[in-house]
Amino acid sequence: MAEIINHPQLLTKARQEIDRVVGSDRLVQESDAPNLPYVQAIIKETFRLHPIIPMIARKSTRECHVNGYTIPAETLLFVNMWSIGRDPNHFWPDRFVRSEVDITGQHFQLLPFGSGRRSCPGMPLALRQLPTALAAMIQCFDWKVISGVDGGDAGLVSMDERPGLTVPRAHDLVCIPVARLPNII
Ligand code: HEM
Repeated sequence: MAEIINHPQLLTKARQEIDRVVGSDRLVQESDAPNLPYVQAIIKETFRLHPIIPMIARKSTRECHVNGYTIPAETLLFVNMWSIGRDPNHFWPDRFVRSEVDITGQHFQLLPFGSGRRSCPGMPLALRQLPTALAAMIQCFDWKVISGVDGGDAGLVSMDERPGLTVPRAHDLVCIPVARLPNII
């Protein structure tokens, strides 16, 4: 939400998609998700730049060799997903619109739910819920920024992060939802 509030042209593009697929007489629902590729691309781009869990941890059970490095047995390893997702570091969901990159753990450049047998068991639930929740917020409301409340510049919300297990925002996202579809809310 914060990224698309700061990039109104992306919000407009997602809203045009939702208005085209869903219309303005009913609320977006789970079954609409496969028909909302741009909303899905926003979610992927958010996972890339703002992974909820920034580091994936593993322990080597035996010595192994990767790219000329020797990793001894019993070594705690951290895969820094936050850092991998920072190049390039500008928010541009279109990069995922026709991309084959998937987020279920097969493509190692984007692992928001980890990978392998210890990957996130909540992934199917999250991937069902997220597109509908995000699309409903875009479909039903305009989002008005209150300048200066969260440390952001005029008209923008701050994107500062603070350290933590889940990369929390440094400032709460504070904005005013303005209803835009009186027929359904
Ligand atoms: C957007 C939502 C979510 C994201 C991005 C996320 C991400 C992750 C990541 C990166 C891991 C570590 C995976 C690994 O080490 O390979 C993980 C583990 C886990 N997640 Fe999630 N998660 C999400 C939602 C959920 C939900 C909704 C649930 C439960 C209903 C859940 C339950 C768990 C559990 C139990 C583990 C530990 C699995 C294990 O160690 O075997 N997660 N999650």
